[in-house]
Amino acid sequence: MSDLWRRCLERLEGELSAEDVHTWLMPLQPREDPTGLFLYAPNPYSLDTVREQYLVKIQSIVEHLTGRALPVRLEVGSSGGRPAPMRPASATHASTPASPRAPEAAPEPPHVHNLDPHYTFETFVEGKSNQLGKAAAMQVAMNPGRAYNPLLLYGGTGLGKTHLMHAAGNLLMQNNPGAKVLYLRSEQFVSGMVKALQQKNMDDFKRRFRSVDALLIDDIQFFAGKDTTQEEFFHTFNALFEAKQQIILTCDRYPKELDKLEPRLKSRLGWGLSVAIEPPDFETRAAILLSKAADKGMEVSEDVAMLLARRIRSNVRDLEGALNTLAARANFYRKPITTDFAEETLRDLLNTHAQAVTVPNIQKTVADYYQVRLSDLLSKRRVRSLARPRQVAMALSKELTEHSLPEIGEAFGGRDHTTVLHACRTIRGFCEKDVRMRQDWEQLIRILTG
Ligand SMILES: Nc1ncnc2c1ncn2[C@@H]1O[C@H](COP(=O)(O)OP(=O)(O)OP(=O)(O)O)[C@@H](O)[C@H]1O
Repeated sequence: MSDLWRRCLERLEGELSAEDVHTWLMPLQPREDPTGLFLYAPNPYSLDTVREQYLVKIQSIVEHLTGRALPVRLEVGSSGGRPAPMRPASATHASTPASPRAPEAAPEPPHVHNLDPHYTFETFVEGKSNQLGKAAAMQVAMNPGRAYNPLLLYGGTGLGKTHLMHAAGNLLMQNNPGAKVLYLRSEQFVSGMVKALQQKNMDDFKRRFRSVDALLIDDIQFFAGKDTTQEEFFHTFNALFEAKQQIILTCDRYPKELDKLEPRLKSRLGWGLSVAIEPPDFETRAAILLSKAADKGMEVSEDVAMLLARRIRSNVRDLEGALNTLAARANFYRKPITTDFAEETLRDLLNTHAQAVTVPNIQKTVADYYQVRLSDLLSKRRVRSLARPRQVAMALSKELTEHSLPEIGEAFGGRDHTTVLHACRTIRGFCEKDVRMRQDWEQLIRILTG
């Protein structure tokens, strides 16, 4: 170690807590030459922290020790080509060492992150419906604990929330190979806690979750109504948040709308950024299909992709399921995947999707959802309590069926096509600025296509 840095560390030990020195300063690798003292941080996160919190102090100690203004430079990397660990094993929560140079603790068992390496940003197809979510997840991966904390992705099933969450975890680890990232489904958190309570080793449980650099929990709607879990998660959340460790969560709806979730937890969830992941539009569905097909080494033409994208609107998981079926059958019969082959092979599936989404079905579903009479929805009455559901039903008919504007107008008591167009624009505008409206819209799409 550079002698200058060793002496500098001794001074810092006298001025800072041993934990700070151990966590942030010991992992820096020094290199000294006549032009300055270079300190290599193991990752950008660590570099930012050192720059923000300790650089001024380090600089002044170096000046004091050398008697001149020797520049201190921070960079990510390592002085001898050996990557430094992100931080010493469990430094944040391990008992504080008496001296930073105390003998190393026994090695911890290898950390299991549970990330799926296939779920990356490269394999995620971006569209209007998920643009914001993807950008936020990338930001978080590049800037953990700092960009948005927590990041919460919410929306219907099979729309790519889990994929984005893994992609963020994978990128975070790619940038910080020593980072402790932990992904798990909320059920695993609950069952882990039940086991820990049974076996009376809650301390281990707490340590496991509070010692990570990034905690990713999928489908937190599962916490609803589970009071002890919520209590424990609340404290885990606080510990991670205070230590600026990243939290990423997913939920099947806007969490403020979750019943049986403690208000203080709901409020915490709103501290960072919540982003809705919406069902993909036609073009994105087709692009996802082509991308998945390419990943699987399948030859699928644009025509086939468009056929499936047009007929299967529910979610990406269903699209993928259809593609897998096609692949298996084509392989079995040794046939190329043409549109005829796809129509034939997926006839039942496509019919099921088509049947669910007819204009009368939409009208009835919307009437039930808003608790208005179907006859009122189709009537000429213009009171607001009817006009808005009617516009929603028209917009859904445009979104989910192949009918033209005049045909939809006709189905709504002989209205003009411009009325339908106006309804579509109005509802789209509402969805962009009104959370409640967006949730209604997504919920209805889920009911109709689920
Ligand atoms: N935009 C996308 N690009 C590529 N693949 C996608 C996209 N959106 C979803 N998928 C794929 O669809 C499948 C389902 O996605 P995922 O499991 O992430 O959904 P989810 O929103 O987490 O659903 P759930 O709430 O049911 O857990 C995955 O295989 C995922 O890779």
